[in-house]
Amino acid sequence: MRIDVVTIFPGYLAPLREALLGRAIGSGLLDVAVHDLRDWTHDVHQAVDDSPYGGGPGMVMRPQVWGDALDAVLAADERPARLVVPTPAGRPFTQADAHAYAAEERLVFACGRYEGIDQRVVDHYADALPVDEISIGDYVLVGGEVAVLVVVEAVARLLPGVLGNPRSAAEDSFSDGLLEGPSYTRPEVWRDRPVPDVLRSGNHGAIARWRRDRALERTVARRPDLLAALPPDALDKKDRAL
Ligand SMILES: COc1cc(COC(=O)c2cn[nH]c2)cc(-c2cccnc2)c1
Repeated sequence: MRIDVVTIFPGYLAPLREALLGRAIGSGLLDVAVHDLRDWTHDVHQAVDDSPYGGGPGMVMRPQVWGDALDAVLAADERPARLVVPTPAGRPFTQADAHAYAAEERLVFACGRYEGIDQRVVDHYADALPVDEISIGDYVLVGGEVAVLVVVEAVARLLPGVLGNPRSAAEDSFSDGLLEGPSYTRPEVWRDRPVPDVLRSGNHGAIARWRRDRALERTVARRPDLLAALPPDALDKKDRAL
């Protein structure tokens, strides 16, 4: 998979080259190119923003600069691409989106700053390729770069060969629509707190039941919205008895 990121702060994307993702890039599983939006400005001030039509606070990113940058980046590789624009006004990014993106040949991320990017940029490219305006959460960041780090990590860990243990991606939180329950490791007792006996019983049926019950309890307590979104047959009689 090829990933391109266009940003006025390329340095913000340096963490992509660390650790797990760094190894994925090194092993050729992932190809990441970061581009400085200012490379496509032509004025001495390298202006990427301007005042908003209709007035209002802040600045808006100029369409010409984004158009020149995205035309050049898209033309650099013939693989079909999906353009992803992180924004507070986007559709919520979910684990299902991470799986869908992991199947893409190429992702191009546009990092907005200021109050955002002139809407005509998204409208223009949506005529030529899939364009997703996505949100990683209901809060406002200063720029899209941090959101790109989040999305790229969520996607890259799903790529075959990136995670040491592929099973863990399959048993992710959300993989069965529920939150993951609690996990424990040695020592058996830590600051007078023991590991739940069932986990040391060797009774795999009881352990699976206990884990499912804890996942259901946690989902009910923290994310009732996920329960409501489950398909009707997702919960069996024992689940409902909980
Ligand atoms: C592309 O347009 C953007 C992008 C961003 C950065 O992304 C996020 O903040 C985000 C992404 N998921 N959740 C939050 C921020 C603004 C923005 C800033 C100030 C006022 N209004 C809008 C605009």
